Amino acid sequence: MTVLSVTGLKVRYSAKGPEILKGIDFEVKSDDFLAIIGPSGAGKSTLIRAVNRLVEPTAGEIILLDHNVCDLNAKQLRELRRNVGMIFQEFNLINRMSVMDNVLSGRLGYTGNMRSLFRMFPKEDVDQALYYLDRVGLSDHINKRADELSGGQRQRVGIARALMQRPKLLLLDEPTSALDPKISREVMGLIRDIARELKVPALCNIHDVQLAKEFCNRIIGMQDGYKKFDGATETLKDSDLEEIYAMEVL
Ligand SMILES: Nc1ncnc2c1ncn2[C@@H]1O[C@H](COP(=O)(O)OP(=O)(O)OP(=O)(O)O)[C@@H](O)[C@H]1O
Repeated sequence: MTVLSVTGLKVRYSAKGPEILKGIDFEVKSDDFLAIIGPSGAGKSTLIRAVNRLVEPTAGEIILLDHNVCDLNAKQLRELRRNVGMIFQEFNLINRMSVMDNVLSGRLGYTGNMRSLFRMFPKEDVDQALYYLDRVGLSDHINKRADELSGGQRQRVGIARALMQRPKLLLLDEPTSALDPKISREVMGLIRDIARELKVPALCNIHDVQLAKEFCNRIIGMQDGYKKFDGATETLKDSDLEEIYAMEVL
């Protein structure tokens, strides 16, 4: 099943600025863990963010969960975004809040105004948060402040928070680039395993080709706003990588 279908996607950050995405087509299927690789400045992060219009496309069509994203009004877009869990490079946690509250904040888009004002969450949300915190290995840290955790632990909070949305798609923007290689592997493995368990597809911008090859079933290679490769991971050849990274000054 196709969860996301993107056609002819173009992005410019300003009317007179350069075109950053120059007509990108791709699809995400329900069992994909899809990596977007490419040199710095290729437009990987812009692509991830354009999917749910954190960055406004200038042309093209995005069909996400059967909705035409570019046609949605603000309210419809908010509703659609609830279905998309985002995990960021810099974790985006609230440092002074506890691990538990950071995870519960993933439900804020669903909780009524008064409830969210007083941070009152239904018992089922609390139970779910405890379940995901256990799943990501943080049961012993639920009452700590977020800023007391290591980078890897902080990203695990980010994962649990994204899962609280009961997402139908995960968008991961460089989820491991703030982490050392060993922790990066653990975090990628955890995301892959959970995505499989929950049957949630994931689209992941990642600059580390080795990690992409190790954990993702499909790879899109980008260069200078164009898609240069799109295929199963095992079909990515060294010559494809040379083409994708051709402009990189090493
Ligand atoms: N908010 C913005 N306003 C203007 N230009 C931007 C903005 N964000 C990104 N860009 C430009 O768009 C281009 C692509 O950036 P993007 O972050 O999408 O690339 P990337 O492939 O993710 O790179 P990296 O691996 O270095 O993060 C770059 O030239 C960047 O300077």
